[in-house]
Amino acid sequence: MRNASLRLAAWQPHPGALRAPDRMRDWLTTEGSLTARLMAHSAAFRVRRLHQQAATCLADEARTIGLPRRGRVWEREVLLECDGRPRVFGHTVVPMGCTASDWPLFSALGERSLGTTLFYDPLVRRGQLEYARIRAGHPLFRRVRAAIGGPEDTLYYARRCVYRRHQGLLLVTEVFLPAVLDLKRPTTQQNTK
Ligand SMILES: C=C(O[C@@H]1C=C(C(=O)O)C=C[C@H]1O)C(=O)O
Repeated sequence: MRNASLRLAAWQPHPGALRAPDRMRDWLTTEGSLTARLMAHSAAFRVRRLHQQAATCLADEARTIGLPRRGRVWEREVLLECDGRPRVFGHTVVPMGCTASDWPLFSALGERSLGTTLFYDPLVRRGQLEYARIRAGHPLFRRVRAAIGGPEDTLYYARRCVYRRHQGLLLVTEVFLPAVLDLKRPTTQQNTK
């Protein structure tokens, strides 16, 4: 392989390390539920589930979720769409050792947003956000392109976060698509995030 390191993103604890344009940084640093913010920016919000299935975790997420390289996970991938256009690609993994009682609603989510269960469940603890640029060569880059097309010579800004509940954990990665920058601020919150 020409450059195996491209398969690994350099996850950073601070968004400034990405040197993202200001408006993208504003999205990357969204506090609370991203679903709630996207809903506030659109007349019609939809979670389009691409798949939810058994899979192998990505090389740069194994350690973060306490699995060996090529550990087995349940994987869910979605597009978060506002007014008919995908704005965020969501990739979530749950180690296979986690039980249904750790994440009772996960397997039955369908096209409901994971955010609606994570942010309203008092037992869920949220970890530190990490940020990275996702470039060609990274598996998520290929999956985004398979889902929405887009040029090969681009990069995406992403963030990820571990959520814990009982003994279980899940890792949510959100890849922000350029179309997120086309969203208009909600009229009721002109001067807020
Ligand atoms: C974590 C959240 O949930 C969103 C919902 C997702 C899903 O349903 O799979 C994936 C990524 C998230 O952006 C959120 O709203 O903040």
